[in-house]
This record gives sequence, C-alpha cells and structure tokens, in this order.
Amino acid sequence: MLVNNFDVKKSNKILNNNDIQFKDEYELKKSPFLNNNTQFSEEYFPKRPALDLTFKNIRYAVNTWHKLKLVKKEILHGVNGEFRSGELTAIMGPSGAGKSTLLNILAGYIQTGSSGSVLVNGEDRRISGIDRFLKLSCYIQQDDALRSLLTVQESMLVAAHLKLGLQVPLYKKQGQIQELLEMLGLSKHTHTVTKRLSGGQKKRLSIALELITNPPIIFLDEPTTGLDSLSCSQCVQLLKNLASQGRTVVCTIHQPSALVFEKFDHLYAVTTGRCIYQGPINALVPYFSQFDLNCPPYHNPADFLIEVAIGEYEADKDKLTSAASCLGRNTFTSAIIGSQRSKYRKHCPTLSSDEIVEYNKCQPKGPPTILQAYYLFGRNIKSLRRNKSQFILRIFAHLVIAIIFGYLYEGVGNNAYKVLANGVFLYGSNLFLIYTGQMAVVLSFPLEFQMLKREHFNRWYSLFPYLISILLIEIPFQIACCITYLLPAYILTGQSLEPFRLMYFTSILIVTSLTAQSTGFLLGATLPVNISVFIGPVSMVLFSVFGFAIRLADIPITFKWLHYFSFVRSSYQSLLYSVYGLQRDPLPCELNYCHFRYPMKFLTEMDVKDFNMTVEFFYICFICILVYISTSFCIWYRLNKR
Ligand SMILES: Nc1ncnc2c1ncn2[C@@H]1O[C@H](COP(=O)(O)OP(=O)(O)OP(=O)(O)O)[C@@H](O)[C@H]1O
Repeated sequence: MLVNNFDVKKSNKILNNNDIQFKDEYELKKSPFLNNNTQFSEEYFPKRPALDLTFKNIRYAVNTWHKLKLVKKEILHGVNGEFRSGELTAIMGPSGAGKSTLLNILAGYIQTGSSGSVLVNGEDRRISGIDRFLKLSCYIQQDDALRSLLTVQESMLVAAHLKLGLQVPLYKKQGQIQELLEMLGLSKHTHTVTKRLSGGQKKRLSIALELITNPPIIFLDEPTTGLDSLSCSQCVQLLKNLASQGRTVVCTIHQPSALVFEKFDHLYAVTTGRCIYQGPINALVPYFSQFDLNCPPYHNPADFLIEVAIGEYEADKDKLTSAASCLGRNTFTSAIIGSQRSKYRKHCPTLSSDEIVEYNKCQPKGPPTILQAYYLFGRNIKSLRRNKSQFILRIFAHLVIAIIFGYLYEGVGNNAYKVLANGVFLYGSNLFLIYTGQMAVVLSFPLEFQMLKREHFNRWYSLFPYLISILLIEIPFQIACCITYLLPAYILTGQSLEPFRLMYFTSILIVTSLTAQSTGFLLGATLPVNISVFIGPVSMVLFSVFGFAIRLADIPITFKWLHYFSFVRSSYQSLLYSVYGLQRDPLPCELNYCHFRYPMKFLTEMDVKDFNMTVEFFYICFICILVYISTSFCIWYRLNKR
C-alpha cells in the first residue's frame, strides 16, 4: 500500500542514492508478487483450462539391496488426495517422508514402480496417454539447471522459439516474454547473464521459462530451498499469484516460516509415505486438536506439523493416517476454502476430456526438427562465444604440447637411426589426442545432461535435434584442436611432406580423436563423473597396449579379440603405415649401419606389413558411429526411463 502511493521521482531519488536496503524493499513492494490481480493478457497468452488432479491409492516401491538380498522397499503406501485448480498446494513432511517421490509420480516423472491412478478432471490420465498430460503441465526441479552463459532475454527467446514454433509470430513471443519478466520481477535483469542472477532470480527464471506455454498445472520441487527469507516469501507469493489465476500449483516445501506457510491454500502432509493431513492451511491446527495434538501458542503451525510427523507429540500415526484418508473434500475443510476457490476458478473454464483434446490441438506446435536444431545450435554458439577462454585454452594447450613434442622428437621422422623414437612419438600423439578428445566431454556432459533432462521432460525439443546441435559444435572444435596439434608436431618432427601421407596421417588422427570423443560422451551419459574420469583413461591405456607394446603372436588367445577390437591399435598401426608404408624410400642413415634403414623392416616388426589402410580407416569410423549410436540410445533411455 505504502509503495503504491510512491511517486516515480521519489523512487528514482532513492535508487540513485544507492540505498540498497530501501531499494530492495521498494522493489519487493512494487513487484507484482504482491499484486494478486496480475493477469496474463489474452493477446499473448491463450486461455488455459482449469484442471483438477485427483490421485488414488498411489503406491511406490523400489528394489534395494539389503544384506546381499534384493528386497522391495515401499516408499509410498497408498496415498489419496486431490489438488485443485486455483489453489497453491504444499506437500510437506519430514525429510525422507516421500514428498519428492509423490511429486515425481504426480508430475509423470516417475512411472516405473508406482501403482494407483492419477485423474485429470475425473479422467484417468493413462486413458488419454501420459504425453497429453505432460503437454498440460510443467515440472520445475530443485536444482536450477539453467544455461549459465545466456542472458535472461536470450534464454526466454530460445525457449519461446522452441516451445511456440513458427505459428506464433515473433512480436507475440517478445510481448509474452516482456509480460512474463515483468510479472516475475525480472524485467530489470533482461540483459543479465544467468550465472550472475541471485538464487531467487534463478528460480523465477526457471518458472518464467516454463510459463511460456501457460501450462494449467505446475509442479515444483522445493522451490524455496537455498533462498533467504525475502526471496522465499517472494517466490511463494509468486506461486500463489499463478495459482490464483486458475492454475493448479503443487510444490514440496521444507519447514516454511509462519508467514510463508499462510500463503498456501492447501496442505498435503506426509510422513513415512502416508498422508496425515490434507486440507486448508488454516484448518490444520483445529483439526489436530481433535486428536489432542495442541499447537502451543505463538508456535509456527508448519513447525508443529513437522513435530507431530516426527513423533514429538506421541501422536497415534495410524489413527492420523486413517483419519486423513477420509479427509476428502467433503468434510468440514471444504467449507473453509470453497468461497475463495470459486473466486479463482472464474478465470478459466473447466473442460471435459474431449474439450481438453481440442484445447491441446489448438496449442502452438513446436518448430520442425531442423529448426529445433538451428535454435539449439544458435544457443550453443552464443554460450561458446561467451566462454572464449575455454576454447582458446584448449587450442593453446594443443599448440604448446605440439611444440614441446616437436622439440623433444625433432627430426625423428626422416632418420633411420631414430625410427623407434618416431614410433614412440606417434604412440604419444595418438594417446594425447585420445585423452583430450575424451576427457573434455566426460567432464562437461554430466552437467549438460541435467539441463537436457529438464528441457526434454518439459517438452522443449526432441533428442535428435539436440544431439545434432551438440555435435555441430563439438566435432569441429575437436577437429580444430587436432589440427592445431598435428600440423606443427608433424613438421617439427621432420615427417615426410608427401601430400598423400600428410592427408592420411591427418585423417587417421582426426577420426581417432572423434572416436575418443564419442567414448567420452558415452561414459558421460552413462556413468557418474567420478567413475567415468577413471574408467575412460584406464580403458584407453589398455586398448593402446595392443599393436605397440605387444605383438599379436605373443598375445594369449583369450585376449586376442582385444587386439582386433581396439580402435587405438588400429589407429596407431595406421599412423605407422602412413609414415613408413606406402612404398617409402629408404631412410637417410647418418651412421655406418641403421637397423631400420628400410621402413618395411620396421613395419614387419610392428605387425604392420600386410596392412589394409582402407579397412582400418573404416573400422575406426565404424566404431565412432557405433559409439555415437549407443550413446544416443543410452541418453534416450535415461531421458525416457520413468
Ligand atoms: N530409488 C530409490 N531407491 C531407494 N530408496 C529411495 C529411492 N527413491 C527414494 N528413496 C527413499 O524414499 C524415501 C523418500 O524419499 P524422498 O526423496 O521422496 O523424500 P523427501 O520427503 O522428498 O525428502 P527430502 O525432504 O529430504 O528431500 C527416502 O527414504 C529415500 O531414501
């Protein structure tokens, strides 16, 4: 109220004086979080249907190991409830109670291992397919996996392009973004890079990104975790405003302050996988008093609830659970909230199942695959441009190693006396490019995967264009690194400058490092980082032994297959062949006798005498493609495993 009467001149003066505390207070009061009437304009946002969510007998069990036995552990024991449109619902309970699990099941994020039914406006969502439900909802997870190098405006625009496609003109997308950013108090940070936003602002950006499609159901997992009390209050007020516009907003929350707790309309309390209360917030204390559980005066009801749930008041939890299961919407609790609900519901129509199908048909479709890849590629390029140091450092590292190797092995390429040294140089070069190709993605992909998971689940794009957009960046980058290393190293070590040799040498090293990169993607997509950073190099060292440190004839029969399978062996032998094969003339010898004056002698000793360079080249390409296909499958599986 105070601030609504503020005049702009006065506020500017305050802001110019850098009175930070006052400015924050001013911004908070001025922000639309306190304005319950904030409505999306119909010019930019389509009308949403009102969707009520009912769940019945939800059970969830996982298989876990206990004393070397696989045992079934039930986490949710048949919970029931109803979350209505126009209400902000809090799922609360002690740590490990099953809040996130319940939210994951309701959001459709977990399907395997769960049973029971989830109904949307009375219809089981399995009948129409979970995909239709996912189109109507969004899920904002706890960790804000955002693109840290894009500005708020850029992140929003890419999301708008990907979600709204070509049917919505650019001016509408921009209008929508502006409206959303204003509504969420981010309009002053339009050009701020995401990594510079505060925790609360990041959370609001996560919400804004999903609001582009104006979904009727919003799920949030612990949206206030890590926020200070002011940001926490802002965040919950924002959610309340979103709910008051007719959306169904459900979030899990840890012990909120009394003020924040009051902002919720509906509470769903769980403990050890069972519901102990469902109903309006303000009915909680009177309800518990019926069971002789009296909230002490001046005590935060949210704290009281958790204390009851963890057994501090010696409550009979079985009694609470069975009473809560009867605590449907038909009991006394409905009366408290009924009037306020009808007020909220007027904003959006309640649709029948068929009408929801029609509604979905009218929603803007995402762009075609090629355009999705284009938008994602553009986004990657922007991020790369803002992270030039990483690009320059990687290139520079390759150049420095090339110069050091070139200096250490100077002239070995055209000297019969130094053929063995050249063999070691080729082995080192091969392994160096394998490591750099692999490790860069092993380390970066797990973080990337978090963002992919969030965006893919919320239906921003499909996997294929995403993979294309990543490879269009990573492959040329790896090729650039490779060339930066091999050209100076090749020249400094005095290798033959015959064009066909150089071309073959270059192609082999590029294909090898791309194959190593593909294995990095595979490891990053399937294993935790601490395991993949270990397994990656160890497996490459194992594969590199074949063809270099042991002859085929000396390998025990049980390990022979590793010799043939190893793409590192294939690559190393190809490098030797490119340098010493292809009818190379005898090498210059400075001494009276040089054992490897005739290159074929060396190749014979290295098992590379009868070598088919085309077959080996295509074998490496085949492994590269095979690993990429396997990686795509693993990513697809992880994204769709619910
Ligand atoms: N895949 C799983 N395997 C084994 N146990 C699991 C699995 N998923 C969840 N649990 C267990 O189920 C219980 C509920 O987990 P959940 O994450 O839903 O709790 P929560 O109430 O959200 O806790 P918190 O508030 O601490 O995040 C915990 O004891 C957890 O260890």
